[in-house]
Amino acid sequence: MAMVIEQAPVGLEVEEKKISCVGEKEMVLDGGFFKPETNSFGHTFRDYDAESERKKSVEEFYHAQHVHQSVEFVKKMRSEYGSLNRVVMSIWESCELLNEFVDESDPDLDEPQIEHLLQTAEAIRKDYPNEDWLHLTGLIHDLGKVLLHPSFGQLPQWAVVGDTFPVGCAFDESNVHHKYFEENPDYNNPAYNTKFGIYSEGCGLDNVLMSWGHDDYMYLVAKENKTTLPSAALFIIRYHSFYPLHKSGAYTHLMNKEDKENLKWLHIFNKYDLYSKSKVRIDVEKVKPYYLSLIEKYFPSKLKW
Ligand SMILES: O[C@H]1[C@H](O)[C@@H](O)[C@H](O)[C@@H](O)[C@H]1O
Ligand SMILES: [Fe+2]
Ligand SMILES: [Fe+2]
Repeated sequence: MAMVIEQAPVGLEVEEKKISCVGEKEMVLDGGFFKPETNSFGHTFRDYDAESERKKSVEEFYHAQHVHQSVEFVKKMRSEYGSLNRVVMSIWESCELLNEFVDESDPDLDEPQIEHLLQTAEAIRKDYPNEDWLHLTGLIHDLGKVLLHPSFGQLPQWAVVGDTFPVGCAFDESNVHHKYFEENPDYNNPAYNTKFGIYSEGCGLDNVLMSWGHDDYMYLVAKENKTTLPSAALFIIRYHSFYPLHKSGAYTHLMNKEDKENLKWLHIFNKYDLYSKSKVRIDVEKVKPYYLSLIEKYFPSKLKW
């Protein structure tokens, strides 16, 4: 099914993309969504070099992240957190837990995280009213940031947020602040510093160790608690911070066929994740009943975290 996109107002960008969706129908995506030109600070989005009040702290964040995220660290975290034996709580409770945190890696946002979750979900809902799974994906995609909370071991920001990348193979140049990888213990390890490293062509992202953070953690939580969300939703949650792949097209040699299908949805999702960041507050109480009904549809009432 093709849809005609009405003429866009001058100066605004409309992308027209035809892709098949989970129910196998075809539709034109992204019509009607207008990208704002600048973030709340008046800069273009994801500009890590722009002089702004957040530039220095964001760069320091990436320095620490690139130094510490190694194969050994990732393996340790995956096994420690994979047992999900820390907390039992509902999805909504975890949204509330995020209230107090501001993401130090983010040059575009200094609002508490719950605002960002609702802004993302509501922006998707406006453009894709029938894809309720994608609304819920918007709401939960960053919930893994609960790792910052004391009841989750209060991990440092570099172990929770920021863009992600594979470990165990060479760090691609498209990673932001790439130079700091030189201080990573894997940087000079010949087993890990070639294009493929420990992986092989088309091995599938599921077999790739990603830097540890909120993406992989929330993926584990959703999967182990047996969500009924479609695989595209799990893929979005797991790789939404993998900008080197979905923005720069790096590391595609590690993808398999299913990854390529799911990537189409991630491209759509990313626009809402990134460009809905603003100072416009959402009335939480007003939208809460809708999201509670989606949570009930796709998740058990209490989850293991
Ligand atoms: O600063 C942001 C933020 O931490 C997001 O939650 C993450 O998904 C992005 O990839 C990252 O760059
Ligand atoms: Fe995120
Ligand atoms: Fe996000």
